[in-house]
Amino acid sequence: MSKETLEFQAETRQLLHLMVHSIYSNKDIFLRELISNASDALDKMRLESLTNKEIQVDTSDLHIEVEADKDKRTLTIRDNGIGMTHDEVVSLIGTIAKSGTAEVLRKLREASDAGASAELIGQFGVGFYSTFMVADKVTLVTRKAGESAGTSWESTGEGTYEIEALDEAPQGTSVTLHLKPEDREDQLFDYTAEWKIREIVKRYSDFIAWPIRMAGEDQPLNSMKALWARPRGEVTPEEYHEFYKHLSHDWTDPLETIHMKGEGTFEYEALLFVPSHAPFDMFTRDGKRGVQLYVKRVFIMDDCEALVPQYLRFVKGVVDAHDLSLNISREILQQDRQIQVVRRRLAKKVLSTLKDLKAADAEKYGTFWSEFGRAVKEGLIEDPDNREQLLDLTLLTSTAAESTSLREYVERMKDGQKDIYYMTGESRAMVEHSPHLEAFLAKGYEVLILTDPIDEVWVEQVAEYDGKTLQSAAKGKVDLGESEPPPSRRQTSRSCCRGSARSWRRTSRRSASRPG
Ligand SMILES: Nc1ncnc2c1ncn2[C@@H]1O[C@H](COP(=O)(O)OP(=O)(O)OP(=O)(O)O)[C@@H](O)[C@H]1O
Repeated sequence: MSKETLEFQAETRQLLHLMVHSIYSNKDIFLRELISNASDALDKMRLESLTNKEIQVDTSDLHIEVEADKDKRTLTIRDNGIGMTHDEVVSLIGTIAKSGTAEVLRKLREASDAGASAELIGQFGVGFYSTFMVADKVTLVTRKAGESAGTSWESTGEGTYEIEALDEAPQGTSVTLHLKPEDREDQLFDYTAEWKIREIVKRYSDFIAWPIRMAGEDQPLNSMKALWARPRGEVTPEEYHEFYKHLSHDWTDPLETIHMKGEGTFEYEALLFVPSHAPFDMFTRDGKRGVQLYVKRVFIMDDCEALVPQYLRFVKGVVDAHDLSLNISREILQQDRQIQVVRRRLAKKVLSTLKDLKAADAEKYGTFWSEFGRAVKEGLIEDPDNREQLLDLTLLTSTAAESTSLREYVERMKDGQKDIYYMTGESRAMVEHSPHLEAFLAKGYEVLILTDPIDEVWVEQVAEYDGKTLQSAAKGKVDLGESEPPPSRRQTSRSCCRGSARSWRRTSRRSASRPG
């Protein structure tokens, strides 16, 4: 096959433009992204060699190599991992498969200053493309394990890339950055300096499980210690944060870190993170869910759904289970009783951590709730075992408070008030204009205002809190010591609620039916 020039997908082009014109001040992170990709490729290589007896690959020295050429001003990151086929290079490197890309781009266009755009791009995480912050040309050469031909890919990040089949190439992937000339004089951006490379690797990639070496040197730059296997007291917050970023491709620190160990018949270590913002695809069908599964330090799979309930899909992390087969399939994991026990324990631990956060730092908890509250409400429906805990985590608005917990509502209840009153609707304004509300306000009762489509569904299932019935202010017989509002008005308010419940059910059905 001869050399072909292909165009980047439109969305990729726009993101690349942002990278080339570097809006992100911390350029060093490009190296973290490349090392992260190389490390994933080595994980996949090891798993393949352990589970596929056909494959003939020397895996005795899986590693990452960094080579700097001061004169040519290039930096190369090499791995002997799984590599990519020609088609994989086109689909993985030429396109951004992330759902929510269009949304990020729209927000980026609206963002008024560079700081806001940098923040957004950091949340989105652009992996490989971050190389264009420091390079004006990037060359990638790769050969997939088990294949004889290789592929080279080259681009200046300006709209097109060249791709070419190679008769020969070393197995694995190398990425060469042709560093921007304008950074030549700036020591801060001298990515050909060994001290600089050492510093970045130490800071961002120390825990990578594979040796990262400077070309021609034997001694790895990183300590290679799996973070989750180290005693909690020995790991610094910075180390946890860098590990989270490696894992999630998020550029911002996590909100909470949970490091735990399960002992007894089924041993495991878990290192989980609650991110500080919701992923863009949290409510879409192809949104990812689950944590990484390792078996005694060997990476087995990404997005292991069996380990976290659907409503906690925003939790990121690693679970290293000691007694599982390396060949374990997703289907078997779903049914495994031990895994179900681990999943329950992890869910409980996440919920108790959130409870502690709520008690300790209302502001931080408020951030959590505004990002993930909608997902947590799904738990009220999905996870009856933890319902009490989940109800205590729930924040709602009411006629008396912008944000209130059910506990606080109960504490404010008037003498003689037996039930918790709520009203659902499409918006606060709609609920406030409801004639039903007037009677409650006139009596001095506080009414919860529920405007999330999902609220319609959970209030019906939950039925009570702290022994008090959740009672709709618009439905049924509420004894306020006077006659009920006329039926025609009641009708109006009900129909406004039904639409929203239907729309939530539609979305949730869609996400539940996502393939494999
Ligand atoms: N060194 C490598 N070896 C093998 N495959 C690679 C390598 N680098 C990248 N890839 C493939 O290209 C894909 C895209 O990489 P990129 O860094 O853009 O995104 P990502 O690693 O999936 O991160 P994100 O979650 O931010 O999208 C990777 O998921 C991987 O499949």
